[in-house]
Amino acid sequence: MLLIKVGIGYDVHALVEGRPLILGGVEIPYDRGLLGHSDADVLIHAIMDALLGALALGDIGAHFPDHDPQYQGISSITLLEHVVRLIQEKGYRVGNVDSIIVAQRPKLAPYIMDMRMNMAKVLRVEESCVSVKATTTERLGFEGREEGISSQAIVCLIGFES
Ligand SMILES: Nc1ccn([C@@H]2O[C@H](COP(=O)(O)O)[C@@H](O)[C@H]2O)c(=O)n1
Ligand SMILES: C[C@@]1(CO)OP(=O)(O)OP(=O)(O)OC[C@H]1O
Repeated sequence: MLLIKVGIGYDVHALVEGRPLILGGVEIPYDRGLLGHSDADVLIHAIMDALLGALALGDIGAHFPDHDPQYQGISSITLLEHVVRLIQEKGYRVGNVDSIIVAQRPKLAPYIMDMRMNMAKVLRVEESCVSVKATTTERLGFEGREEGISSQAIVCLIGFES
């Protein structure tokens, strides 16, 4: 029997000086970056929460506690590899991912393809199965004031049960 599961994810990180801006595993030239225990890749965090949520496996904080020194400064691509392994162990593979980054600045369009390629490799799917979009909030709210960046993701997992 073919099984379909869906999950959603949402994350926010504050924009601060003195940190690199990493989104979808791509380092984006900018005068500020996201604050976090890991590399604070808010896009990958939303996607990981969606993947875990689809199988009711909790959230990233439960799997990678933000007080555990082993995750300090860790690349979120490494964390995503772990989550994908977990999903495969449960008998599922990724069908597709759709996501959005909410950022007033910088302009992200030039980096979207690289983000999709990075994540598709780890998710073990074609790039056409990984969508990343960007929007401003027309200067409204915390993203609009450039205090932080948020991201939302939805995923579909495909599993087989005999
Ligand atoms: N940080 C961002 C935000 C948006 N974009 C691109 O610009 C388009 C227009 O954005 P609106 O918020 O005015 O709708 C959007 O569709 C994205 O393609 C971007 O590259 N980087
Ligand atoms: C990713 C983890 C890893 O310790 O830390 P942060 O980079 O602070 O990110 P957050 O979105 O707060 O999720 C918690 C943690 O799992």
